[in-house]
Amino acid sequence: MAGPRPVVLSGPSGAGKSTLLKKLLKDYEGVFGFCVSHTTRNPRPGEEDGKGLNCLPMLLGATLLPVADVLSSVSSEDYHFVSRETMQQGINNGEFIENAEFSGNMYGTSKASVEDVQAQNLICILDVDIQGVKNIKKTDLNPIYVSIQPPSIEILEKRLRDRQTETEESLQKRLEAARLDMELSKEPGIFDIVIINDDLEEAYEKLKEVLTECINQLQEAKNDILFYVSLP
Ligand SMILES: Nc1nc2c(ncn2[C@@H]2O[C@H](COP(=O)(O)OP(=O)(O)O)[C@@H](O)[C@H]2O)c(=O)[nH]1
Ligand SMILES: Nc1ncnc2c1ncn2[C@@H]1O[C@H](COP(=O)(O)OP(=O)(O)O)[C@@H](O)[C@H]1O
Repeated sequence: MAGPRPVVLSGPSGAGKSTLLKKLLKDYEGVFGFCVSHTTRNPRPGEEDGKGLNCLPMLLGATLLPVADVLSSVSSEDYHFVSRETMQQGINNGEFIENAEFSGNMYGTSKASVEDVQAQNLICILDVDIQGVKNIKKTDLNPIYVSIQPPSIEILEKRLRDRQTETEESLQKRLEAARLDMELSKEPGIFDIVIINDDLEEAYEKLKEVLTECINQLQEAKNDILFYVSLP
């Protein structure tokens, strides 16, 4: 696929991926773009359903909102929340790069979601579980693979409980998946880098360090374009 090299963030549920990602997207607006996945799980309070840039003309037409308002409304999408039937249909139609079952729900990365980000010449960031990592390795996406890990399973459990988003059943499923994820992340060759998210600021600094080269490359490419565009 065309565009700058994507970044895959993976790691146990509750490790801090979304927290780090949101910081990165805020600090590097115009550099990174989030790939909005599909899921069959229910939205949490405050989560935004992905309207997707594919719907932009429709949104503009239907609401007659100024373009800036529409763009800001699509910038904080969490997921495309869909039914199992819709998701399965999309998978059957070959619309997904990868998909997986996690904690009783389906999740997947659509080709359109990646292309939406890449078409804006942004570095596409994907947040996927370990099955997603394995499946993406079979594609031609060629991303940088970053694993975000908690300092320990006990701390992970505390963070998940404090987040207050899970039922006891879903929490136990997440902890079970986390044990496997924590083991697999130690295997050489799966991830380019494993970051332990103990102190949030330190973890964020490490993440930025890993991504420095691709951030600089993208910014240089954008500066070149600006230079040529501004030539008389
Ligand atoms: N394979 C795959 N995993 C995904 C996708 N989107 C999210 N996930 C993973 O699904 C798991 C559960 O995500 P979520 O329900 O948002 O819970 P949270 O990670 O605890 O906030 C996490 O490990 C995510 O990385 C996707 O498109 N594909
Ligand atoms: N370094 C950290 N120290 C303490 N709490 C953290 C840290 N990183 C994240 N958290 C908190 O842990 C919880 C899980 O983080 P989150 O970003 O939702 O994880 P994930 O997206 O990997 O599921 C959130 O409530 C978040 O505020």
